[in-house]
Amino acid sequence: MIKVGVLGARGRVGVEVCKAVAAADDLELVAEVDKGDPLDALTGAEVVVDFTHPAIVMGNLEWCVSHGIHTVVGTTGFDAGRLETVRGWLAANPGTNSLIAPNFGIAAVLMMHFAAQAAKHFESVEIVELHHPHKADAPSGTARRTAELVARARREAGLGPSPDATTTALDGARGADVDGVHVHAVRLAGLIAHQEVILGGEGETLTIRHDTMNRASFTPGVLLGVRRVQGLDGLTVGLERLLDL
Ligand SMILES: NC(=O)C1=CN([C@@H]2O[C@H](COP(=O)(O)OP(=O)(O)OC[C@H]3O[C@@H](n4cnc5c(N)ncnc54)[C@H](OP(=O)(O)O)[C@@H]3O)[C@@H](O)[C@H]2O)C=CC1
Ligand SMILES: O=C(O)C1=N[C@H](C(=O)O)C[C@H](O)C1
Repeated sequence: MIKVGVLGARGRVGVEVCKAVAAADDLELVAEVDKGDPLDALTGAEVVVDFTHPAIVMGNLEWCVSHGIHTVVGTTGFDAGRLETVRGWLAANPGTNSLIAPNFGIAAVLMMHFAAQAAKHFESVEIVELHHPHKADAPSGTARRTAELVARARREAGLGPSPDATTTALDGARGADVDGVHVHAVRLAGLIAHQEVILGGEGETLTIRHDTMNRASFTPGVLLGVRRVQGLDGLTVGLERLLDL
């Protein structure tokens, strides 16, 4: 049995993670921690899952790593600087590992993978992500990661920037520039989490779309991470490393 603690346990995703952990025969839910609860409640956990908020996840991670607890992190807001900081904490606590993934949905991971594969074949690419209006960060962690993977694939293929003759625009009209890829963020009641990667070339376009229908969809990926994190080495970014992609 792996002893699992959940941070953000009363949140939209945390509730689903708690249910999935409690239902798994090989996992034991030993702590459900949310805002206002002491982190000490996590002391008995071997693995902690974090779905909280970009503003507080770093403090949670530092506490877990310094207590030798492996972490599976879905909370977004990680840039290169934050990842480097986490690497430093893990290096100071050998044998403690962390899996940080902007999306634990298997289909979402495949969407990112297919987008990176397609990127080298098209002159143009832009990303549109669409989420519920309670989301704190824009663009989404998934969109940022997709843009980075697409940009790397384009660089490796020797492609330059996507063509764009815009010389005058309202602020934000062309979206955010992530590694040279334009990313547009929609926030709309009724949505959960969705993304389109639109690729264009001579006379044709390809749209790769992913839709999240409910938040239980994240739990198979989270449980995979919980089961595998102890066997990883330091920091792993992205669930794709566990999916043989
Ligand atoms: N990687 C992935 O697959 C996915 C990632 N996410 C990301 O996960 C994060 C959480 O998303 P979501 O569940 O929708 O958000 P919610 O706001 O529904 O849940 C976050 C929970 O964390 C609680 N919280 C706030 N501060 C603390 C604290 N200091 N200690 C413990 N708990 C705290 C919140 O309490 P309160 O509401 O009182 O502030 C809330 O209950 C976001 O960054 C989101 O982008 C979401 C879906 C999938
Ligand atoms: O906040 C959300 O809801 C989600 N956040 C993650 C992100 O920022 O990519 C994953 C998914 O899109 C849902």
